[in-house]
Amino acid sequence: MKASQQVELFDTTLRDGAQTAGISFSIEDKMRIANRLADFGIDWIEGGWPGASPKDDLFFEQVRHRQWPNSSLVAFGSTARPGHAVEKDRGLNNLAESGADAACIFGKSWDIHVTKALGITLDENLELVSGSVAYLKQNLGTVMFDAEHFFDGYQANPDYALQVLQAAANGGADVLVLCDTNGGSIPSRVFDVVREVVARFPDIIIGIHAHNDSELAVSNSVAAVQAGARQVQGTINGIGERCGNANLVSVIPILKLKLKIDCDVSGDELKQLSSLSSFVNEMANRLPWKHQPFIGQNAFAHKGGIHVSAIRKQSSLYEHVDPALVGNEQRILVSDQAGRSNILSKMQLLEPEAGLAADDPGVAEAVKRIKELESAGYAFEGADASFQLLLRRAMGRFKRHFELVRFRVYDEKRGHDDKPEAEATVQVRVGGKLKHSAALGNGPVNAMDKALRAALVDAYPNLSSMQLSDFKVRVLSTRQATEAMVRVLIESSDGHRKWSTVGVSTDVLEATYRALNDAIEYKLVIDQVPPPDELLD
Ligand SMILES: CC(=O)SCCNC(=O)CCNC(=O)[C@H](O)C(C)(C)COP(=O)(O)OP(=O)(O)OC[C@H]1O[C@@H](n2cnc3c(N)ncnc32)[C@H](O)[C@@H]1OP(=O)(O)O
Ligand SMILES: CC(=O)C(=O)O
Repeated sequence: MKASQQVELFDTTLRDGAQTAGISFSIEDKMRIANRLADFGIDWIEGGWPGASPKDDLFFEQVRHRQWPNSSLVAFGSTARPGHAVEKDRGLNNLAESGADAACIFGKSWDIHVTKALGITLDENLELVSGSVAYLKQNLGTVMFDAEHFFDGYQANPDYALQVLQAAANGGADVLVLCDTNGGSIPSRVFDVVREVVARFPDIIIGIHAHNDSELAVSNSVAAVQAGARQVQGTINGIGERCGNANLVSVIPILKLKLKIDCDVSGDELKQLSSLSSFVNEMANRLPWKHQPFIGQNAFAHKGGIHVSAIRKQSSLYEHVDPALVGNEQRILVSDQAGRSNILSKMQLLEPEAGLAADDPGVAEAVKRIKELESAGYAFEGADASFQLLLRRAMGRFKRHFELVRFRVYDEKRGHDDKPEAEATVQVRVGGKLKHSAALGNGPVNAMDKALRAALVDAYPNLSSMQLSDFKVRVLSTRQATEAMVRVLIESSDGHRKWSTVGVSTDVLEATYRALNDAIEYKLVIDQVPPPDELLD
């Protein structure tokens, strides 16, 4: 630990995180995550348990070539197997030979675990702990001791739990890590126990390793630091055995931004927090948690009109930290919870040149229209392009580029194994001229999309670059059971931009048409294609 540093960060994403149900990192994933953690400024990176699996052995082999100026590699393992002389214990020797900069071994500190799980006497366990730490200290250098189940052990038999820490200290442990292995402790208790341990071992770094079974792992870690702990163990996104570990993505900004505790992550590195979290989610093949504190997509998303009105005056009125400090950003949502402030903020973001004022009658009209449409099943949160068109309509700044005369869609399937075929015909009027087209598609939506754009492409050649890139249908429950509403969300692209539109109807094809209509109108608006004179909306 550097002299100026108050708390060191120990990441166990690659060890305890790899114990998460449903997560299996490849060696390449582990290498990439380890390098990302080192770039981020994590002090200790626990890579796995050498000797426990061929994957971890290969990882430790490959990571020998690391170039991490500010991070150290830790090999995890246990105290020696009972009955083995420590120097002959394969597990300890695997750690000593792993090429890691430090070892972190767990040992029993709850008396019942000693007698039941290990089947040895309490004194034999003390010898196992001190002997194992001392052997690694001689053969590797830095040794941390994870006192497994420390808080439960301290509750059951405080004298013995402390004797175990003393045995590790006698063996030369550099860090004594108090583990809330079952995740059942609460912050006030953690604070009190850590304070007592810190007072008893003033010359050794005390660490905390908290599990999240009571949804308190972050709080317990913070309480431990407030009581004097100087190492926090955790994982990126809180992955880990059962309900996971303390989430470093929350712990780090709490330490830095709220407690103003120095840890080896700079302000610039902290701005990478959101991207680090996404990266680990990608490697773990997990969907991001949109509401994740600090870095989630919704962590600084404001929906209520009252909130948006206030943050327009000062962001901190509804934001506990500046989102930019953790690499996140403020979002303003538009929905039936919106007021004029939401509309203004969103419009200023999307069309800064529009120069709207709060008292513009178009803004009040847009709020009214949004509330009506959202109660009819529309959702504008994920459909910025439809939202922009709605605003333009409300403010009398929209002219249609085309008018639908009719569409017809057939879907035919002949026999169980036959591939269905869809055909759409579309008639539109553009500037007084009728245009007619037909198209086949791999489904009715595809056929309608192709036919509509084919009918318009002569008048508007820029539509040829446009494609439908995503299509989602959601059935909405309505009060009239016989009349299920359908919401269609479409994402379109023209190679360098993407935009989303929404349509709602009791008929899926009509809802699709509405979303497609907005998608095409939006493309013509952003390309600044003038509409024909005689079509006004
Ligand atoms: C709290 C934690 O998260 S600890 C880390 C948990 N992580 C893992 O277990 C993941 C990796 N583990 C593994 O790959 C395997 O369990 C191995 C390779 C380590 C061991 O595998 P095996 O030899 O087949 O043993 P198995 O897993 O069945 O049982 C664990 C053994 O370790 C013993 N053990 C448990 N804790 C300790 C300890 N602190 N010190 C020494 N031995 C211990 C157990 O008593 C048991 O021994 P026994 O079979 O004689 O009763
Ligand atoms: C060591 C560890 O992972 C625990 O006690 O939870």
